[in-house]
Amino acid sequence: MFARTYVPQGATILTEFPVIVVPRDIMIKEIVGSVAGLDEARSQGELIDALVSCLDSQLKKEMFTLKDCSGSPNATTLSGIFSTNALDIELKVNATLPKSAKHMYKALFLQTSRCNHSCGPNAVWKFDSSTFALTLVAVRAIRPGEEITISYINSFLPRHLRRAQLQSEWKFTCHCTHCDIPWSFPGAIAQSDRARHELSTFFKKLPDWEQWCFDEKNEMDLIGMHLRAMQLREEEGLEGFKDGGATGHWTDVAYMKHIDALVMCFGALADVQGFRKWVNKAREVKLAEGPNSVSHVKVLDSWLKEPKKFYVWGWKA
Ligand SMILES: C[S@@+](CC[C@H](N)C(=O)[O-])C[C@H]1O[C@@H](n2cnc3c(N)ncnc32)[C@H](O)[C@@H]1O
Repeated sequence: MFARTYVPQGATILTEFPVIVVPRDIMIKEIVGSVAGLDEARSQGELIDALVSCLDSQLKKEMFTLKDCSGSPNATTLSGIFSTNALDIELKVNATLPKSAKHMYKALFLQTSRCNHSCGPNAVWKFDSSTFALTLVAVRAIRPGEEITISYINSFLPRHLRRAQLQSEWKFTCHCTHCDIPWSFPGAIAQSDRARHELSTFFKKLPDWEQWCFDEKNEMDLIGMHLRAMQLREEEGLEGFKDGGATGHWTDVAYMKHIDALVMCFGALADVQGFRKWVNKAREVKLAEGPNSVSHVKVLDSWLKEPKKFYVWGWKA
């Protein structure tokens, strides 16, 4: 999938509904079934066939144009298409399913299935079970003509483990810009692996904001820690992730948490210039998010106008 126009950071790229949703437990049974030669594999295939037969012919046609990496290229099957492209979603249902399987489903989305993987993706997806819709959001600005990518895996893993997982589950060798690091730069892979590990535990190791605020000896460089982590995130393309690899709603992801923390720090220091810089950054991203962020943007505007009204203004000045 490629961008036709400029997409600002934080903007919604698309919203779509799933065409097929299946309890994930059935997918697990398929794997067990095919190993043990049991009937589950067939029943999973039959279930997908039955569900697809309910789709209208246009949707069926579109589904058949999706990639199947499960077997040989000449043997595309509906269950192969499903397992290659379906995403894990969570639904809060009151079914009498085993506890482990209760909320987890596999869902097929026709447009998002077109996104290739990158270990530093420029988009993240989020499924909202209350609206039953997936939204794909740009985690950094995307230029016209640029490929729109998502991550299929935990991108905080070191390169060799990421590549092994992509090879085993999707049968491809990843050639994203973060994997194809030029060999002319010795140590580049180890450096990237270290950066990813550091980012995966950043918030767990971070001192409390209050601790920093009331640290009279000024020994903690909280601002420096956030700025360094932001830079590492940008270098590694990990703006769209929470700690530990999970993607989440764009407003929960670490990049936004860094911006919020910098607003808090510069506000507490009563540093008008730094405060305005980071409030403006937060405002830019919030504006790109669209109409749902109007009330948040209004709050940011009020702080820009009167920084002294910010709730922790000058606490560390
Ligand atoms: C969900 S599909 C993605 C869309 C697919 N490229 C298409 O044209 O419909 C997953 C498949 O795309 C290819 N693919 C995705 N990301 C890739 C990457 N980073 N490097 C190489 N191939 C990739 C692999 O063949 C993989 O099995």
